[in-house]
This record gives sequence, structure tokens and C-alpha cells, in this order.
Amino acid sequence: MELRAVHKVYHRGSQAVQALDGVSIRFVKGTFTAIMGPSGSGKSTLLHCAAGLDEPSSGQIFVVGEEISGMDEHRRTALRRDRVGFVFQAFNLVASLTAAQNVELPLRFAGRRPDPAEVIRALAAVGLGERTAHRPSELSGGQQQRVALARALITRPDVLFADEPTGALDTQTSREVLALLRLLVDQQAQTILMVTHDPVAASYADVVIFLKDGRIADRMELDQADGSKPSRIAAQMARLEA
Ligand SMILES: Nc1ncnc2c1ncn2[C@@H]1O[C@H](COP(=O)(O)OP(=O)(O)OP(=O)(O)O)[C@@H](O)[C@H]1O
Repeated sequence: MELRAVHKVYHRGSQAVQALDGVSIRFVKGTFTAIMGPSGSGKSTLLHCAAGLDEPSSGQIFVVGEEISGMDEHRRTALRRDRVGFVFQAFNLVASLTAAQNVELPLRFAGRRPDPAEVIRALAAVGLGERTAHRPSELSGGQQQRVALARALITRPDVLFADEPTGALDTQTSREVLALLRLLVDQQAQTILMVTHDPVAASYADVVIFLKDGRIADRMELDQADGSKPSRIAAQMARLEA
């Protein structure tokens, strides 16, 4: 996936807000990228534009070689459905449906009849093979986020987008979800793009991109064996916020 000179301007009354100011970046297949930056630096805007949820004001965006900027809404919707997966801070599960029925939804939206074995495999892959008939209210926060993850991955997306995926979870549960994301990258070469405020969450990534005022202010390559990653990331964030 690649962004080339992406600008995004929001208009609020007579005021123009430059949310992205010429962002160019490539995300390599099978890598885990964390996007950090002070509040208002453009993180969510970058994620939404990259995922085809929002359109850039100018610049180009490519997903697996296909340019999504300039696509009409119909094609963009199809691309979102077939090529990308999402997990958000709020798990966004349908309360009246079981875990398995929630995971089936993207297949049903795509007009496919879900194969029960495929759905069980997806839930088992996130450690919930025994919980397929539970409704969201019968699951813990971490389990609900894992159902959301299984739902995002059932279509085998080229890119998984995660917007503060551990923002609503306690420390221990966050670690479990992050370890699962790391495993997806290491074992299945899943490409992940994650926005986070948490240096510990970002430390699970291969690369951290720091945004400031809509621009890429820095990039940090991480060595998974390095135990000082969270403090290095936190120090860089403190410098950007100063
Ligand atoms: N729909 C919108 N209309 C007008 N301005 C917007 C809109 N969405 C974002 N903005 C503005 O664009 C800038 C970037 O916002 P964005 O949400 O991308 O930042 P962020 O880094 O994700 O922030 P946070 O960490 O607080 O979630 C901010 O100044 C924000 O107020």
C-alpha cells in the first residue's frame, strides 16, 4: 500500500484545516506499522484515507497496486469489502448476534454463503473456538475485540486497519490482543496499520511513523528483541508534543 503526496483539507465554516499536508509513504506487505503523533496530528485521517473510508483532497493512494484515490464510491465500497479489514476501539459487534454470526457478516455482505467450518476456524485462530455461540454481552472486552478481529480477517484482507484497537482494554487484555496482531504478521504475513497513543502498543510494530501537523515527522524501525522500545517511543512522542 502506498500514499503519494496525500493532502486532506477539512472545511469548517470559513476555516480550512490541513489534516494531512503532503504525506508520502509505502507500507510493505507483511509488516506491522504503528502510527503515532499528538492529538490532531492527522492519524485517523491518514488511516481513513488509506482505507478508502475518506477521500484525500489531492494525492494518490494505492492498495495492492490499485489506485483507490479517484475511484467512485461504488468501487471504493467493493474494495473496502474485499481488500481491507477494520478493527476499532469500540468493538462494533452486533449485540443480538452470536460471535459466529458477527464473524459471518462480512461474507454475507459480500453475497457469500458462510461456511460454518471457516467461521469456526476464524474464531479458533483468535482463541475463541469454544465461544462461537456467545453473544457480545456474554464475552469480556478482550474476547469481544478478538471476535471483531476474526470478523475483520474472515475475508482475508490485504491490509488490516486498526484504530486504537486496545484503547478500551485493560493492560493485560491489551497485551493479549497485541500479541495476536504480532502473530498474524509473523505467521501469516498480514499487513497491519495501527493508530495508537500507547507506546507499549506501538512497540509491537516493526515500524513507528510519527505524525505532526499532518506531516511525517519521524520514522522509527523497531527490533522486536529490544526491550527498551516503549521508552524510546515515549521519548520521541514527548519530543513531538513539546
Ligand atoms: N470531519 C472533520 N471536519 C473538520 N475537521 C476535521 C474532521 N476530521 C478531522 N478534522 C481535523 O483534522 C485534524 C486531524 O484530525 P485527526 O482526527 O486525523 O487527528 P488525530 O491525530 O487522529 O487526533 P486524535 O489523536 O485526537 O484522535 C484535526 O485538526 C481535526 O480537528
